Amino acid sequence: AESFDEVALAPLDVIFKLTADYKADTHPQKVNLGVGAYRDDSSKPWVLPVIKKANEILLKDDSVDHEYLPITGLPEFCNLAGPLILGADSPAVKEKRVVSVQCISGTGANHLAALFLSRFYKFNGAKQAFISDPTWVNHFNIFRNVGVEPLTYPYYDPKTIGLDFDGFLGAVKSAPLKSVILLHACAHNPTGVDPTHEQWEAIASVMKERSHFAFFDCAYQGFASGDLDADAWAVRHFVATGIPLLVCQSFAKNAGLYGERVGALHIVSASADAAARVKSQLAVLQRSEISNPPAYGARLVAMILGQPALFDEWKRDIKTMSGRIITMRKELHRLLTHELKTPGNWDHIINQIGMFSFTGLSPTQCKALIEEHHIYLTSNGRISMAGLTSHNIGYFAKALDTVVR
Ligand SMILES: Cc1ncc(COP(=O)(O)O)c(CN[C@](O)(C(=O)O)[C@@H](O)C(=O)O)c1O
Repeated sequence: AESFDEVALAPLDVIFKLTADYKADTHPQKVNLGVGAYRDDSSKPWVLPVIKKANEILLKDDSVDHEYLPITGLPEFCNLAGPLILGADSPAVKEKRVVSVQCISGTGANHLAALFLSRFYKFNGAKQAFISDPTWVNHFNIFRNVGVEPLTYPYYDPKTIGLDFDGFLGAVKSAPLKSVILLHACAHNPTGVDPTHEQWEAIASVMKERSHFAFFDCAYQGFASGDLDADAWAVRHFVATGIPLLVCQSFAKNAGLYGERVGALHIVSASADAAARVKSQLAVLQRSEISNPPAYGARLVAMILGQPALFDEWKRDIKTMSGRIITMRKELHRLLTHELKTPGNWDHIINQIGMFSFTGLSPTQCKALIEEHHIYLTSNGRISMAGLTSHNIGYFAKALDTVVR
């Protein structure tokens, strides 16, 4: 038989299918609450003013060429991206125990991290990693692709539409010693529910006790609270507690560089010597897959991180985005609670943080929103708050009220 004629038809990716369905929909009031991508109040993608400025500077700089980057990426980008999440005064950074590799955005960092662990982590038995239930849909394939079995730990309590802290902590306690545990650094996707500092401290002490490895995924630094340092609190607490860890970092959302694929992987090692050996092995893996990462986006981020005036402007732009999302949360909560008097409690809409809200809607109700109201969201009830604007939020609230009644 001809080669490949036995290849099975793969299922379409949920998030990308939703975007395609939305684009194909001709309904004048269609609303896209699917992909976690920021939109301004006119439902348009937002090129951050600071990125526009950095881009103009870059295009005028004729010392910029199109040569290969080093395998592990643009050095000034890597040297600035690490302290951004780990802290400018991070002991791990100062002691040169951090290995930073530029990756193909957050997905590339997750992949390279999972691949590295599958090759070099001393699993205590089975090659497995614990990821939250629910989590970013792509986490399952990322780990399976490298031969690490993704198991889930309880994270969400449908009764409170909040954190199932007891379930989460219990799973961390009962996981085999030295388990790899994936943690969302801030703005949990899809629930928008993050542990409190006290809860993070309890999780960290159990993870320390059981010698677990923390696999942090950070795709929304700055989006949760509007403050870069506040959103890095959990990562920095775990480093300070001496828990072995890595951080996957994405600049897709907080710098609006989605399609430029700007990200990094930071692995904290026990010593500078170990870090050098870890870096050498990451370079071998990266070389065989992408050889070296794309330069354009990394140059932009290196500029906004490295030049104080641009860094300050970037922080203002982040506050603009997180501020608009918080305004949408408050307005949606007001409409449902005070205007429409929609049955049920909607406080989670304002208690949750970051890009997403976990509405608590059932798959059937989600289906009705799509088919009858042309409002696109994932069947787990997640909505991207950035898809809401002052022009469509009334229509959405009314539609939600209709499907809930
Ligand atoms: C927790 C998490 N980690 C990593 C990524 C990867 O992001 P990137 O590779 O673009 O840097 C996302 C993006 N997730 C989505 O916002 C989402 O869940 O809608 C969307 O971009 C996606 O790829 O699914 C994410 O939510």
